[in-house]
Amino acid sequence: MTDNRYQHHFTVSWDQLHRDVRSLCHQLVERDFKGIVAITRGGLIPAALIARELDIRLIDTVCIKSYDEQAQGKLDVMKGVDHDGDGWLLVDDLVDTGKTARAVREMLPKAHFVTVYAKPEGRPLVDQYLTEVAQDCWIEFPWDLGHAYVEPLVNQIRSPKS
Ligand SMILES: O=P(O)(O)OC[C@H]1O[C@H](OP(=O)(O)OP(=O)(O)O)[C@H](O)[C@@H]1O
Ligand code: HPA
Ligand SMILES: [Mg+2]
Repeated sequence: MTDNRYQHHFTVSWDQLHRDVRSLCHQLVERDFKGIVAITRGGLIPAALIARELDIRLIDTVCIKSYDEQAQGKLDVMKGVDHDGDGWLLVDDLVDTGKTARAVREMLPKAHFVTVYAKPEGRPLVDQYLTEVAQDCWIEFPWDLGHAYVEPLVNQIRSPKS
């Protein structure tokens, strides 16, 4: 399902994501964290990469969902944690409207909250992020994409298949 709030697409490859997470880690490497809390599911992959770079073995999750493809729905919190986040690194792939971030911040007010990508509306809710993306841009993550054959241009123009 598409949403007309999003006029543009920003496609992130696995390589790009890995490079971006490593760049974010350069900003975190001097700090000590008790562990990581990943916001599922999008936060799981950056969390795993960050854990490797910062040598963190203790990883917990907050399980929360708000989107069905591009359609934002009611926030559904399936699992929280039993602490206030003091000394913990909280990780998500991105912050968009900030609805998810606001709910998780309330659960873990003392955590250090980072995302790889941030849009302007949600940006004030995180402590650190790597790359800002326009509010009307939908970020396509590599785990949602696949490779597909593309017909040569000349065939598309001269004998298009309906
Ligand atoms: O700032 P917001 O407008 O709240 O949007 C950001 C959240 O939306 C996405 O999660 P989603 O709910 O799609 O679940 P997923 O991580 O399982 O894909 C993304 O991973 C963030 O957690
Ligand atoms: O731009 C986005 N991309 C992927 N998932 C998302 N969830 C909220 N915004 C986005
Ligand atoms: Mg998410």
